Amino acid sequence: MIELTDVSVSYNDKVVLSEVSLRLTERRIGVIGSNGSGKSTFARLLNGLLLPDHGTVTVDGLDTKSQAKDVRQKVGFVFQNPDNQIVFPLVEEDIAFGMKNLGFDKATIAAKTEEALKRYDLWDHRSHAAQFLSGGQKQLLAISGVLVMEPSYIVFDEPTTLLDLRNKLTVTRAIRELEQTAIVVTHDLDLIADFDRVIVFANNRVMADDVPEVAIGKYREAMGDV
Ligand SMILES: Nc1ncnc2c1ncn2[C@@H]1O[C@H](COP(=O)(O)OP(=O)(O)OP(=O)(O)O)[C@@H](O)[C@H]1O
Repeated sequence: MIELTDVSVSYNDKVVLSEVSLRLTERRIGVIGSNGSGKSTFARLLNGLLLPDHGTVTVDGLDTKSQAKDVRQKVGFVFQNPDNQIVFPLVEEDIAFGMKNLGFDKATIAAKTEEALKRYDLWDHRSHAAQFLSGGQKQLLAISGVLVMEPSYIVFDEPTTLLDLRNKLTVTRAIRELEQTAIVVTHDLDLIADFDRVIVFANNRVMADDVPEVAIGKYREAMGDV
């Protein structure tokens, strides 16, 4: 379980999250809210990319402040723009990178690379340049690169924003089929419509936290979409 207790974050004295306490136990959790409401900030807290100014964030009891390395292994993070995540020129090199860092042996890296690339129809592209993949394929490669490290939780920051409808559907399906707990920050209300829980951020706080139908309804109402 990921747990936030009285978490506050400010950037240069500007409060972005104020006294947020949440226990994330469901398998599919959507996070929505207006621009600048603190969603990405919240996401970055979950794997210790960002540390709270006040309060604590724990992952299966591990504190993101004092046990950052263990937390990073438990919580994978998929960035909005896969270009920020893809670091090696070739597809198969890129996917192997995280596993090498974790000290996986060669045979395991090869087996897991093959499995992940086949899962997302990227196997035929394994020796191609990652930069020439389509936007959706890049996003799937970024997801694969996180999945092979076997995190227990995966945080997605706006995973479908840059995608056309076909790729959006592919990534939506990929997230739906994950065995791991997924926490998805998004403006794409279709993506989270069948999730277990949706958290809505507004004015530095959680404005609603409910099943999708109710939480999305409150969000629409707050945005004047009634
Ligand atoms: N590194 C930073 N330094 C200063 N201010 C920041 C920084 N990162 C975010 N902010 C500010 O904090 C607020 C919350 O940003 P955040 O990215 O968490 O919002 P968001 O809900 O993800 O927004 P969006 O939907 O537009 O992506 C914004 O006002 C933003 O300008």
